[in-house]
Amino acid sequence: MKILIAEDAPSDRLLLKLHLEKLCHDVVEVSNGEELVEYFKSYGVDLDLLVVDLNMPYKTGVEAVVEIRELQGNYDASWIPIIILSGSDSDDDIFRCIEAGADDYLTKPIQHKVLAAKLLAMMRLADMRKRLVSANTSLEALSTTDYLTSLPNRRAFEKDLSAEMAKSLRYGQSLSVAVFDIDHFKQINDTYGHEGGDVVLKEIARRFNRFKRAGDVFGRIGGEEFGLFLPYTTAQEAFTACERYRMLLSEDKYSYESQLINLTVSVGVCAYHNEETQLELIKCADQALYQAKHQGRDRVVLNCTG
Ligand SMILES: Nc1nc2c(ncn2[C@@H]2O[C@H](COP(=O)(O)OP(=O)(O)OP(=O)(O)O)[C@@H](O)[C@H]2O)c(=O)[nH]1
Repeated sequence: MKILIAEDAPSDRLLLKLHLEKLCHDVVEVSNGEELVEYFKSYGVDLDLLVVDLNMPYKTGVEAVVEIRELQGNYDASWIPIIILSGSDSDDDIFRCIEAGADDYLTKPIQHKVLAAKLLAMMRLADMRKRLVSANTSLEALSTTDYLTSLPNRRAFEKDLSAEMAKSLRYGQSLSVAVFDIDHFKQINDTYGHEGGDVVLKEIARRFNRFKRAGDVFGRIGGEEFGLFLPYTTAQEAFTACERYRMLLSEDKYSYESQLINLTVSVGVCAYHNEETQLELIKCADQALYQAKHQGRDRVVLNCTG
């Protein structure tokens, strides 16, 4: 482990350092509470454990621990265990330190065997914490990603669009939204089976992602429906971009089980006018999509009334 010792007494610090190095740990040292917090701010992510003296100049161990725990936040991946060292074995001191955010308390003079045992426990704690954070990150990714296409799912798409609408409102930048619907998808399912339909959905998502302009965000918002928002893009520019997506899809036929499938999409586009709700904005693009289907499919329609 990489361990930071915060101890103002040079002899205690040296003894502790030698002992930890004997146990094959990497040791860095600071000599007061202020330095401890500063070191943690700059290099905290590289550390595995803090061993902190209770009584130190500038900031006590407790004050430093409180600051460090505040910096980390509750679910921050940079969380690491903290052991407090003190000459006092008063119940009040022990309680105060643990309450402040320390995980263990050792009285001086330090019994080396006891310290080694505590280090083992702290390693276990840090390891469990890391695994929990990593599991949470995976769960978060799963809950925002469409399992079939790996695009953002409807929930994530709407969340990201909300943030983009807020930015557009605040900075007066243009923003447009489009809804893409695959044409005659039922026929594809009927011909190639549901599995074949799934493969086609994946292929379309892959192509959209490949053609995608930086900043544009695609999401799968329904069975065979994709949403797209285009930041910094006016209605006319969004129309042109969607026309490009449409053509790139239809011009390159897709081969599935040695048969060429003609893939086309109908698209409805609408610009955000900084007054409508997200529901109204998507409805505006949906109305244009309806017209695109009505006019014969494989086309982009811009809703100018939105
Ligand atoms: N394979 C597959 N099919 C899906 C999925 N989600 C929805 N569908 C199918 O998509 C088809 C959509 O059919 P319709 O709404 O009739 O539309 P369409 O055949 O594309 O016709 P138009 O939109 O009018 O061009 C339905 O048959 C759904 O079962 C999916 O995840 N996988």
